[in-house]
Amino acid sequence: MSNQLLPDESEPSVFVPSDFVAFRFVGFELDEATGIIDFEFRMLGAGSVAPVDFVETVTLALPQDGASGDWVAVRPVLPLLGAVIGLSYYKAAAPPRYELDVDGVTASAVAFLEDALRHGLGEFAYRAGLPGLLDTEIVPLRPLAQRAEPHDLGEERLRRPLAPVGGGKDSVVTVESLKAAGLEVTQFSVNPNAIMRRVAEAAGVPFVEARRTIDPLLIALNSRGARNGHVPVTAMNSLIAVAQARLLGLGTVVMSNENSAAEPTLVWDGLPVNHQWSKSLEAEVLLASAIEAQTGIRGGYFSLLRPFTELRIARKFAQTIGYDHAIVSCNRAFRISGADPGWCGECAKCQFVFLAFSPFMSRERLVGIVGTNMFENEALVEGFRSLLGLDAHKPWECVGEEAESTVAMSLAVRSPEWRDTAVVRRMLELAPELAVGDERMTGELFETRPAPQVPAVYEEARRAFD
Ligand SMILES: CC(=O)N[C@H]1[C@@H](OP(=O)(O)OP(=O)(O)OC[C@H]2O[C@@H](n3ccc(=O)[nH]c3=O)[C@H](O)[C@@H]2O)O[C@H](CO)[C@@H](O)[C@@H]1O[C@H](C)C(=O)N[C@@H](C)C(=O)N[C@@H](CCC(=O)O)C(=O)O
Ligand SMILES: Nc1ncnc2c1ncn2[C@@H]1O[C@H](COP(=O)(O)OP(=O)(O)OP(=O)(O)O)[C@@H](O)[C@H]1O
Repeated sequence: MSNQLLPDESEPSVFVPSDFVAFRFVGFELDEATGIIDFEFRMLGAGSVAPVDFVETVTLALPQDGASGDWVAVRPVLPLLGAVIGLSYYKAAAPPRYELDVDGVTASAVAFLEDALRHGLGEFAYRAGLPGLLDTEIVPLRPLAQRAEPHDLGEERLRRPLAPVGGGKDSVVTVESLKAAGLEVTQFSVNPNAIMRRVAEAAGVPFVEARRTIDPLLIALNSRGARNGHVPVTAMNSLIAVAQARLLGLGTVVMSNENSAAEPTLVWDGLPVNHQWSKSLEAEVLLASAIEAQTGIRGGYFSLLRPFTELRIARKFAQTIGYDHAIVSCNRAFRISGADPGWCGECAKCQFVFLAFSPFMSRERLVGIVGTNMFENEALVEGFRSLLGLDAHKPWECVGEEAESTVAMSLAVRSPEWRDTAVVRRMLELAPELAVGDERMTGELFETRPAPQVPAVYEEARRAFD
């Protein structure tokens, strides 16, 4: 164990979640000269149990020309950003109260936090067996702020979007569509690794990097009894992107969240539980509304890929040139430790992306991207079964709709490129109806689905899609 992980005397050597009665977002400190923002949180114990304090640091990129950046525009984003990144620390004990002890929080921000907790931590609650978490009370300790006066970004800023880059296929498609519409795109990542930098370089447009540092105490407490599980990380990255765009005087934050992200992983006592909740349309609408209430900016946040399924995005990616060597969609490659640098070729996300690309790529190209022919690995049959919904529920991963996997597998079954592979042959044995295909279902997956209206310049970028 490194010295860094040795417990400090003020840190609990054992962490007992039931000892804690409330979690509090205590405040934030901002250093405009360095771009560093410290968000402070406190877990409050019952009776004589000592509180546990956490600090998460977010470092925004300063303007390259030496100017100080528009911190006045950033400030209203920070109470909402802090409340949402606080969920990582809240989950350590998941107490029944989440208190907000900061100024500048609007009712819309509280509403977003309520949903981010109930749905964004839904997977965590389900897997930890904590139905009570879903009734956690959000308690603002200070008077709520008025909504900011609404205003548009203006044509000039709309033409200078900030596009977050995740290292996979989706954000590539967004960046290429924005470029095709003649927009001046700036790419952006939080804690970029070598993959994200490589993808950004392949795009050939500017790239801005922000950092977030999880309090090492949280990681240490994970092995001392703290609860752990999935968090709505896209909402966190989205709000860091909004703060970054405001600081640099850029326009809309244009995400790459697909329509398919809305499909729940399962239903728990009537409540949909979705691993990808913070990528869903519901989350986008609520977050855009909270951002507008905090900052006044209309149209400051949306997803360009909202009308499209994963299959349609995969087809679009297949039309790009120059990214095959760069992208990695496997989530294991994005651990904070950075231990896994490429496609693992075995997890549910790799399986889904391999399947989604297979109708649109030659065997040589797809194996070149992923590094292995996953359809020849019989150990993966069970995984493909669950993607198609032939199991209890689809995996806890960022995978497309069961209908998309079914259509892609049905196309593979009928394709000379893939039909002779071990997995595809076995899938046909398990589900003989795959040999027929469902034209209506296939057609529907390539249709443009309803999505919130976006400014005309972005409608043009969406049209660049086909
Ligand atoms: C890379 C990954 O999938 N991580 C998930 C994994 O965490 P793991 O322990 O294997 O490694 P780290 O990611 O390095 O995290 C170390 C610990 O840090 C804590 N933590 C991390 C980030 C954060 O925002 N809050 C945190 O509290 C946590 O205690 C970690 O154990 O398993 C975790 C538990 O289930 C997941 O929470 C980790 O997921 C990351 C937050 C993550 O970045 N995941 C994305 C790749 C992801 O799932 N993206 C989804 C979007 C889902 C959404 O609704 O936003 C997607 O691509 O669709
Ligand atoms: N580290 C990050 N910093 C900023 N934005 C991110 C980061 N990771 C993911 N995102 C953004 O979050 C959204 C969801 O990420 P997701 O992983 O689905 O996309 P992707 O990496 O582009 O594609 P793929 O689905 O192939 O992995 C995208 O808009 C993506 O750009």
